[in-house]
Amino acid sequence: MPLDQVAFLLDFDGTLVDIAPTPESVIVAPELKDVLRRLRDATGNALAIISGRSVDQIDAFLGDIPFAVAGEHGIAIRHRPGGPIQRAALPSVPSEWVREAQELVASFPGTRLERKIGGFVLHYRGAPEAQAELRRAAEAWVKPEGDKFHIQAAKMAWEIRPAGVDKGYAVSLLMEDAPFAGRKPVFVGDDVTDEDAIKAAIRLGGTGFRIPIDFPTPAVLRAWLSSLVPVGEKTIAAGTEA
Ligand SMILES: O=P(O)(O)OC[C@H]1O[C@H](O[C@H]2O[C@H](CO)[C@@H](O)[C@H](O)[C@H]2O)[C@H](O)[C@@H](O)[C@@H]1O
Repeated sequence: MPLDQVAFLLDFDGTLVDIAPTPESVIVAPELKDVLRRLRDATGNALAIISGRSVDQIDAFLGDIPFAVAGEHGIAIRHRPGGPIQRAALPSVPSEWVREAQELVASFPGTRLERKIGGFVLHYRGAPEAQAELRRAAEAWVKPEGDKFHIQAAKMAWEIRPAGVDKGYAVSLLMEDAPFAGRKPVFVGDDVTDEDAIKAAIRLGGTGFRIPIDFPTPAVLRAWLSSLVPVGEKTIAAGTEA
């Protein structure tokens, strides 16, 4: 794979890092930052993270390594290091839903609420028996609003977020500009939310991989990425386009 012709757009949870009991307990494998740094250098900066997490959370885990970051499933995008975070003009979920969600998780020990700017996640990894009840609550909020909000199926979680933007949108938008434009996008993800990004990457002439179909685990993916950029390999000057 000629690295001067591709752009890497990578999901975070379950793809670059293993799934952990809670969002905060994720461990960034010691070699991951080094591999991503080498990949960014070797591709002339064409490396982005496309996550359901906020841009700030990705920054906290990976610092300034990715050139671009799309957070909240594409709702928030920072196109370049130090650039502004552009937010899609979408409504936030009503505050009474958040209050009700707080009461709901309080009544199911082991569940938890993760707040995002536009919405929130109901996590049930610590209480799998709550899955159906949390789904019912999410539907009771979202369905009467028509197509304004979306229930995103996630790993042991339901995310309630504004509709209208997805990871496919993020891939398409990033691929319009340098250093991504003109390259073949390679997207790797592991979850339902990543399917839109895979479709977009293929539509744009690139490819999409999914864990565990194409790579059994994040560790195998990390090893593959590392093999593409052996230590000491000549790199392309930052900003160079294909
Ligand atoms: O798009 P991603 O980068 O894959 O992010 C998707 C969601 O990941 C996080 O939740 C998931 O991972 C947690 C840590 O491994 C796990 O505890 C949880 O059960 C998973 O659903 C994150 O908390 C969400 O905000 C992201 O949307």
